[in-house]
Amino acid sequence: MSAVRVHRVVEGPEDGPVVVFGGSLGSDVRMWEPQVVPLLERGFRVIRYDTRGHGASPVPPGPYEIEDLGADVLALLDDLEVERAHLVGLSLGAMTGMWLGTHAPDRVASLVLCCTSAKLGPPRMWADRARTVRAEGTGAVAEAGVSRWLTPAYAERHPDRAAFLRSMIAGVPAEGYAACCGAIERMDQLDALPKITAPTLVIAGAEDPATPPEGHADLIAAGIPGARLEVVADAAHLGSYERPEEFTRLILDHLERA
Ligand SMILES: O=C(O)CC1=CCC(=O)O1
Repeated sequence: MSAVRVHRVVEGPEDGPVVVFGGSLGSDVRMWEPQVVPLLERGFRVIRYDTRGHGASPVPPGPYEIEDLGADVLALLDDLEVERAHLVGLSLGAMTGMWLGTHAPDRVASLVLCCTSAKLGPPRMWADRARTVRAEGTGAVAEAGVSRWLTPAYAERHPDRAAFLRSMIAGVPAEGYAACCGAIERMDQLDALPKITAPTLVIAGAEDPATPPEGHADLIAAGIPGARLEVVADAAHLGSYERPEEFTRLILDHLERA
């Protein structure tokens, strides 16, 4: 499939080092709002994009593969005349980042891989979820999605933010969400990790029920030469949103060293 022109929000100085943010399944560019101002204050050019099938990006008919999502980011970089960028991804956005790290190393200045996995099963779970979404819409998976994104304590303390994230998931087009489930179902990047040469930081949420540190972040960090692993306490799957200070500090520290 050819690349699509993804929706993007570009902020910051034209001559600043470029950081591209790619989000989770079920999210849109708003999930990165906690990170934007701190990065702009440090002089970065911040580019956020909606994954195909999400937010304001086009929704081509499925199936999608991770390589399609990677090709969309390469087209985004070409379009904006960016030769090399730091890539910060969470979950599906980081799966796309790993693919770019192995297939387009010249375009990747560094990688930050948050709350993600190089192989995320079981396949049947993804097929079942895609079927549910195609039959009933994304509203049918929004509550369960937020229960993976936030720790119960945070959701209880911030019902307004939990409701905002529920509406974010429910706003994703059903075909886009379902086709991305298929891409995750078929993805296996474990054997390719040693090919990544970009300086890489892996961040996991200690309470992440979707991609727990054990068996996911630890395998990525072990597979990528020189990668560093940080586990953030009291963070579930959408760790950058639930623990913005900790995630942003780690991200900035990595970007400024890379
Ligand atoms: O919704 C989930 O199960 C968590 C998740 C897996 C890949 C992704 O982007 O989000």
